[in-house]
Amino acid sequence: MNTIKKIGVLTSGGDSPGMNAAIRSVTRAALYKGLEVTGIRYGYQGAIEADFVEMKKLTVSNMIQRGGTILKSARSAEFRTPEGRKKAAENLRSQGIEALVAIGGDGTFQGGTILQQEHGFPVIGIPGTIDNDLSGTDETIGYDTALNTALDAIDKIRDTADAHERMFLVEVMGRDAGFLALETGIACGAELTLLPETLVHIKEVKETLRNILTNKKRSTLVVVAEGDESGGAMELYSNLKEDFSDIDTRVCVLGHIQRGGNPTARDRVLASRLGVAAVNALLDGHVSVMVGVVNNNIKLTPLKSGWSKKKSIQTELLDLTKILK
Ligand SMILES: Nc1ncnc2c1ncn2[C@@H]1O[C@H](COP(=O)(O)OP(=O)(O)O)[C@@H](O)[C@H]1O
Ligand SMILES: O=P(O)(O)OC[C@H]1O[C@](O)(COP(=O)(O)O)[C@@H](O)[C@@H]1O
Ligand SMILES: [Mg+2]
Repeated sequence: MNTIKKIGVLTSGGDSPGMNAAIRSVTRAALYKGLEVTGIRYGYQGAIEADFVEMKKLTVSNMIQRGGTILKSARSAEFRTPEGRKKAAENLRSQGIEALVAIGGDGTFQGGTILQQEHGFPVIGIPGTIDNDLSGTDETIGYDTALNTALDAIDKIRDTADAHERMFLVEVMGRDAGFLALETGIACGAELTLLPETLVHIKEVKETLRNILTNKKRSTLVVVAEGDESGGAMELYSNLKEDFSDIDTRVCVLGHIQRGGNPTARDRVLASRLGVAAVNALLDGHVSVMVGVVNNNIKLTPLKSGWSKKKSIQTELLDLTKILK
């Protein structure tokens, strides 16, 4: 029988649409089970600075549909130090918080793993990042919304690209991960999709594009991940402009619009499921796991595997980009 009476919940790293739905789910599931809930503002930095807020049923009302995070988020440099983590653990304990639910990405889970190892503090991770780069879950909260936001923007770009018969280089987010770029590329029918996970030499990029242009497509869309080895859309443009001076080319960096907006139904349902699963995992005595959905079933994975085992890009999806271009 687990004796936890109070839990903490925080959002950390890059925010993602659906984080609010996850906070709501964690809060309501914990209250339902008779636990108290404290919100920690600004991610791990809030634990270091004891920035706490009591969470009640109504604290989380009218927010399942909102992007961003009511608890705010941060990238905390201090939490990367042993002194910062000690301060955080002391503050959490003096507030009566006995376990933490951390909603975030690979960095957040890395920090949570270390906090658990150094201070014996139970940490359950809920995957929330538009990057979808965590193993142990088919999708992370926010990924579906970001994908649809990027797609909506690119469909509009295609209209004007087609009208002027131009080439567009469109950059989507993903410093280290190309999941968003890959599925955006497939869904918008991009002629070329470039990801950090696949090395494509600039010579090959040029040959592919020349081939497409010679076949007289009316418009050309290149989707490039922010972290692709080409350096992203601007740098790619610099490398192409001399050889492609005959083609009217424009660059569009989608940027942070992909991080905001109302979460899709799929992200709201995912967040709702994972919040409840996280509270159940804590009550079942787990101390360092991530909750995920795999093949439509809740799955618990050691927190460490979530960030240390690199999630791989499906080759079947990569093949689509080549066959369907
Ligand atoms: N190696 C680490 N040790 C301790 N804390 C870390 C570590 N990596 C990340 N963190 C903490 O987690 C926060 C969020 O990580 P970050 O990589 O910025 O975002 P995300 O969780 O979305 O991947 C960091 O700002 C830092 O406070
Ligand atoms: O908002 P920032 O700090 O510029 O970070 C941008 C990065 O955050 C992300 O949007 C999300 O990444 P994380 O979930 O790892 O924080 C990346 O796609 C992007 O590279
Ligand atoms: Mg990350």
